[in-house]
Amino acid sequence: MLKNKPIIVTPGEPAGIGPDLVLKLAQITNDNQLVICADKYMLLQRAQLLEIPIEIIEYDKSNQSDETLDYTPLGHKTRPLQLRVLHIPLGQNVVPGQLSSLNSQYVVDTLVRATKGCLEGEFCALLTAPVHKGIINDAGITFSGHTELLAELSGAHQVVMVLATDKMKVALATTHIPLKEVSEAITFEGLSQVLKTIDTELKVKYRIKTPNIFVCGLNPHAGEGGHLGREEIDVIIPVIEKLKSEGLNLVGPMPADTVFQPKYLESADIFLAMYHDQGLPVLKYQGFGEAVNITFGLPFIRVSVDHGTALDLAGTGKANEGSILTAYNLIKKLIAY
Ligand SMILES: NC(=O)C1=CN([C@@H]2O[C@H](COP(=O)(O)OP(=O)(O)OC[C@H]3O[C@@H](n4cnc5c(N)ncnc54)[C@H](O)[C@@H]3O)[C@@H](O)[C@H]2O)C=CC1
Ligand SMILES: NCC(=O)COP(=O)(O)O
Repeated sequence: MLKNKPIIVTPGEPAGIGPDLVLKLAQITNDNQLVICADKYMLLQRAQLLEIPIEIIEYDKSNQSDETLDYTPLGHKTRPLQLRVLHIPLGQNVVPGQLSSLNSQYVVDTLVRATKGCLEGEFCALLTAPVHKGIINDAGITFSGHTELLAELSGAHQVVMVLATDKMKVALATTHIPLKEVSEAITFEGLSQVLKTIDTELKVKYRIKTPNIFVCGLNPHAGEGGHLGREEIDVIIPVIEKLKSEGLNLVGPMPADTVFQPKYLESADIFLAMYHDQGLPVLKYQGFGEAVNITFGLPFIRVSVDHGTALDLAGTGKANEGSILTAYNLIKKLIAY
């Protein structure tokens, strides 16, 4: 059964807090369903820095029962934490907090390997820690984010980035593109697919019978009847009308400055923001550190943290593990369905 397969975890940027959080997650949950897709020596170094005694068990796809003990720290009286690791070699030794473009290909390699395993049924879900989009591009690799890479690798027709807390969910109509390109990216076909994907995934993943989706406008006051922009009249309203006629439960376009208020929060299952910084600041203000990032529309489960690489905290032990724990708990819930 797929739900009994390993959960593959990618620590992301090795100079960031991803490795710290993955180690904390393993320590807190002690869940042998977790397999970490990363450089084993980097994990050992970070564990030593954080004073978490670990023992690496090398993950072997072909013979999982014949796991070999790779390392046992000396001098520990209590049993060290056993960590199953799918080893992917780094490009260069890591100094926490210091990015190196020599490790960018490594970061992408971990994601490609983990995704391949999810697509082939080797793993039941993917839990990702943050990557640094800038340093990957600095290495000459075109990269917008996990969401876009995973969509490409899996051939998914339409994916949607959704950030969620226990109080609210915010989906994005566009993801990692410059603000000046947003208007052009909101098309009748694209927006229709985004809304259909959200509707389907809320039914499948969250068991909501008729999802109530609040759609933000793009312009101030949702365009003020066309006086502050025409995207609502030309695209957003026609899409909403068409999909409502097909049975979707949509409200909008709502002015984005007033839609995130308690009375709408009560009835909305999700808000669709037109761009990254229209919706995410609200959600992060409400629940930073307890939110997750879940990709709708992939052929497998992928959940991530709500924050970035926090280079300032890498290796210090001060990174808050709330979001990665929430992501882990959501995966456990989703695979149990
Ligand atoms: N899922 C992903 O892979 C994501 C990656 N990023 C990447 O992260 C990089 C840095 O982004 P920033 O905008 O600086 O955001 P950031 O989230 O890394 O940091 C913003 C602030 O929040 C703090 N912070 C973040 N996570 C924390 C945690 N777990 N515990 C305590 N404090 C925490 C940081 O110390 C910093 O003060 C960017 O290159 C971006 O591409 C950003 C968001 C998500
Ligand atoms: N702000 C969310 C974010 O940037 C995460 O993107 P992704 O790497 O999960 O696509």
